[in-house]
Order: sequence, then structure tokens, then C-alpha cells
Amino acid sequence: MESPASVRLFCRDSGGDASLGDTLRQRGWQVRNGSIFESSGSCCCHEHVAENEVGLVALDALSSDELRRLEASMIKSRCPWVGLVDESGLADGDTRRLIINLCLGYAMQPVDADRIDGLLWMATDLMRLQRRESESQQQAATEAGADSGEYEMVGTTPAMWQLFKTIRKIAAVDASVCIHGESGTGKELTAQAIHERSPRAAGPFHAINCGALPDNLIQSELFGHEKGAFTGAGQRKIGRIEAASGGTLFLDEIGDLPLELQVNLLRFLETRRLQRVGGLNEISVDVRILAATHVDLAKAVDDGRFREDLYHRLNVLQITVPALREHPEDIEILANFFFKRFAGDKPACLKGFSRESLAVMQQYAWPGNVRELINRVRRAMVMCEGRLIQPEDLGIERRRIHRHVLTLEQARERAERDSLLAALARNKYRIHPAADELGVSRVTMYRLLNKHGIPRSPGESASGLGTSTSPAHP
Ligand SMILES: Nc1ncnc2c1ncn2[C@@H]1O[C@H](COP(=O)(O)OP(=O)(O)OP(=O)(O)O)[C@@H](O)[C@H]1O
Repeated sequence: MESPASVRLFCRDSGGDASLGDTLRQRGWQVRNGSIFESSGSCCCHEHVAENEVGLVALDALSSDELRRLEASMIKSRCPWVGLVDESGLADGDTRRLIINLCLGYAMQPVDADRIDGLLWMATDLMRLQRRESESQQQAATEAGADSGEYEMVGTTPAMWQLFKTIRKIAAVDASVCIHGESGTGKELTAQAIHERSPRAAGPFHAINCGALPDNLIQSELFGHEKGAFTGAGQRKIGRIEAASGGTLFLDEIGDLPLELQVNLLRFLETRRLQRVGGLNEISVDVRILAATHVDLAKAVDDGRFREDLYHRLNVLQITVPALREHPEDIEILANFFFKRFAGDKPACLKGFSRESLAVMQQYAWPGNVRELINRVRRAMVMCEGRLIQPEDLGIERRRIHRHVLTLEQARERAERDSLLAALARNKYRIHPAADELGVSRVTMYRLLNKHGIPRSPGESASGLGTSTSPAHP
């Protein structure tokens, strides 16, 4: 059995409750006293309670305003709380709500030693469980290659693991990249991640959506213009390509770039020199171009909407970001990630997702991918009135859940593919141990990988996983 943890006992005065302190110490608890309010009148309990402590707070004789300040401080703390209250406290609505929303339990004054001991044990166990859970989440994220920082990408499935590996490989070289993927899958985030890990990381990262600007503006937006170049050009303007000098330029929706501008972009990619609109001089610019598209660029080339020479220039390396429905096992970890990210806006009593809402999210088709997931989680965090988010808070109607009925043959194929991917992930893509684990010969393993289009190593063309780095021009 584990030893009792530390308890931080907050009373109105710093003197604490000497007899309660003695009682708890006799039962093995380490007790430290704290006062709820500083001499300035502010309440900073959250700053005084350590990560491995349980907070025990005496809620007697506090005014509404004091309770409000105490509540704000308790919300900011990470420890579990137990309340101490007397009959008059329980008769007060504000005190009751604070206990319901923020405390794991409460004990009546005068304190019954067994009851408070039991509550503190419950809080300690929960605190240790929470620590274990966050350590295991951190470990899973590290193993999956997710990084911390502004551009954190989350995912623990083979599909995302493959994406992270591809990002690192692509970051190490300086060629142009074409990022494919449906809307909202994380193409821009992928571009930012490539930039952050590249030797250009100290330089600027600029993004421009080629589909969002009117045709007459996009030329000067990309290449800049000189003063007086056209009506309204009152000042010289540096274009996005030039502004990204020394860094990376991300061209989103490249398929929407008008044909005449495709010529200019191609010329720039070939010469690495550009001319501002209305300018006479050519300027050298050192920038890496990453482009993204949600349309099939090869088809756009066939249809005459995209220049083939530019397509090959941009498509030196390719990376495909998988649609969310292709890695549904990541939905829970992503939902929890965004829940934590927006935790500052949530009601204090909201603790997370119900099992049913997680199941509904797994079955939903996510046409808007991760962006839609973010919006639905934020909405649910506002709409939810209970402790756990329910399916209706997410606004996903059950009739919109697409259950794909599989034939037995399809179900077998899917199970076979999932088992292969999982064994490869567990064995870090070492084929022989993965084959041993699955109980098949190496020859059979290679045959099955070919059958399902699964790459033999993470760097290989991986249509089956949705990511690839195969050069278009070997
Ligand atoms: N794996 C992930 N982990 C964490 N956040 C993610 C992940 N994938 C996407 N996001 C977030 O989802 C949102 C949409 O991502 P992003 O803008 O990169 O998508 P996109 O594919 O470029 O979209 P569009 O095609 O509409 O331009 C962003 O807020 C991004 O940070």
C-alpha cells in the first residue's frame, strides 16, 4: 500500500486548525497550513499547493465575494480538493455550488477522523491515477513523434507515426514539396512542422491562400510591386515570396493559382529571381516553397488547368496528410488534446467526454476533418451542462453517422491490414520480429504487405498509409 501524501490545509487564518492538523498527522499525513487570503486580501491558494498535494479547504464564514475569489483560485490549481463545511455553510447556495463543482467530497465540522481520512485517501488515489495517466499520455505522444510547441501535432496511429517520420525526412532537405490532403486535415500544420524542423527554422514562415485572393491582387501579393506600378499602388510593397526570404513560403490551394501566374511562379522556381510588379530589376530570393492542394493536381494537369512543368517543379517531394476517418483511433487523443487546449473557457464542473460521445465521434465520418473536430469540441464545451460531454453536446445527429456495413470478406481484409500495421508499429517497422509476432513466415509477411500496399519501411512510397516521399524526378 502506498504512503499517505501531503495535505495542504487552508483556513481563513494562517494559524490553521491545530487539532485537525494533529489528528491528520497521527494518521500519517504530512500537513502544511495555509491561509485562504493573503494580507492584501487576494486569494492565491493555487500558488501554494504543490503538484503532489491534496487541498483541504475550510469553507466556513466566507462571503459570496470571498467564495468567488476562492473558486477562481481553485480552478487554476491542479490538485484535487476536499471541503470542510458546517451546517450554515451547507445552507448557503454559493458554498454548495463550489463544493459540487470543485471538490471531490466534503466533511462536516466538527470533523470525524475516519471520514476525513477516507476522503483524503480517495483524493490521493485519484491524484496518483491522474499523474499516471498524464505520464502515459506524454509517453504515447513522444513515441508517436508528436512534438511540443506552438505547432504541436497529435497522433499515435501508424498513419500519423508515418506522417511524423516523413515530415522529419522532408525537413532535412531543401526541395519543393507538395502537400496533399482533404480540407482541414492539417496541411498547413504539416508545412509549419516541416519549416520548424528544417535548417530554415530561424527564418520566416509565410502562408498565402492562392484561392482566397482576387486574380488582380495575387500577382502583387506574391511578387510585390513598386510605387506607382498601377492605380492605387501608392507605396512600394514587398511580396510574400520576398518577405519569406531565408525561410519558407507555404502556398495553400496552389491548384487555384491563375494560369498566367503559374508561369511567373515557374520562372521564379527555375531562376530563384523575381521582379516586383512595375519594377525593372531582378531580385534574388532564397526561399523554400511548400505547396498544398485538396484537388487532384495530376488531373488538373490533364484538364489543362495546371501547368505540367510547374507541377513537376513543385512535386519534387510529396506528402499526404490522412483524412481523420482514416485514423479514427486518434480521435479520442485529439479530442482530449483540444479539450485541454480550451480548458480555460470551460465550466469548472466539466471533466471530459462520456464513453458514448467518444463512441459517436469514432463512428462519425468527419467531412471537415480535424478542423471540424476542433469546432465540435469547443461547441460541446460551451453547451454541456453536466460533468461529461454527451453526443448531443457535440451536435452530431445520429442519422449523420455513416455506419459502413462490411461484407465478411471486407471485414477480414480490414482486420488483416490493421493487424499488419499494428505489428509493424509495435516492432518499429522491423519486418522479421513483426512476422514472428503474427505467426507468419517472412515470405508470407512480404506477400501480405504487397497485397495491402503497406510500405516495408516508413520512408518508402506508402499509398496504403497515406504518406509518401517518393521523388517525382528521381
Ligand atoms: N494532428 C493534429 N494535431 C493537432 N492539431 C491539428 C492536427 N491536424 C490538424 N490540426 C489543427 O486543425 C486545424 C486545421 O488544420 P490546417 O489549417 O493545417 O488544415 P488544412 O488541411 O491546411 O486546411 P485547409 O485545406 O482548409 O487549408 C488547425 O487548427 C490545426 O492546428
